[in-house]
Amino acid sequence: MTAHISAQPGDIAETVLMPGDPLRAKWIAETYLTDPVCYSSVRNMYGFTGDYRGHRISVQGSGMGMPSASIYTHELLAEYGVKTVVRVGSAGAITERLALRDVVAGIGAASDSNMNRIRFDGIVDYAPVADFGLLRDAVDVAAEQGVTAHVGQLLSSDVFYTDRPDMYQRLAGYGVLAVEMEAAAMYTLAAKFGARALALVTISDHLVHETHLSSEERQSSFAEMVEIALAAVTR
Ligand SMILES: O=P(O)(O)O[C@H]1O[C@H](CO)[C@@H](O)[C@H]1O
Ligand SMILES: O=c1cc[nH]c(=O)[nH]1
Repeated sequence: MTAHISAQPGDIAETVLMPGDPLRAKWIAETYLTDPVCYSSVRNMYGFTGDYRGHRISVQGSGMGMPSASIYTHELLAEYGVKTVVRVGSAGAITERLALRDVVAGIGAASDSNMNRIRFDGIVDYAPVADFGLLRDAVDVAAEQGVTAHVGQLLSSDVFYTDRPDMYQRLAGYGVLAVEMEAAAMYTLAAKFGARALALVTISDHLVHETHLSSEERQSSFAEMVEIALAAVTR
């Protein structure tokens, strides 16, 4: 047991899908896993382990933002022997190149967070990146499923309601596709612990068009992204 996860050693699979929303974790476990077992509900941040087509898979909510996601990612990697984490999140599109419900695979994650500035003493701007093999598998299985996985940079932000929409425009001009709140921390921790990480996100908000999905859709409708994640980690 850790401070935030009540699982016993061995309860969690080596591969973990990580949505921010714990109720999305429950939906994924109940929709895709055979015989899912809830190994932790500490703080209602659900974690489940079950079987997906002969592979043992866990799904763990990360909460919103890098401090919360870092706690769960750290405990999974440092204490439970997890080797692969795949974020299955929602995100806001900052470019006309994307539409609502598009799936984006984050090749890297820029950030406005201070976490890595603290980690590297403000001397180095660390570049958090996805695991290349996992990214390639996700893009390939998406194509096999008839879905385009857009590959590009994410912005992992500490802010959901921004006062600086002009910064989104500037970042879009430098190839950043969408804003979310966890990928940079997960990529950094995976590198620290020698694990593999990938952030897949579904566009739930189009910040250029000002269109949005409902909270129910964010919780229980991201089938394309989840199926890409499951196929990639079981390939
Ligand atoms: O839908 P999830 O996975 O939580 O991801 C996005 O949604 C939350 C904000 O609504 C943040 O956690 C952001 O990264
Ligand atoms: O961080 C996020 C996540 C979803 N939608 C947004 O606009 N921002």
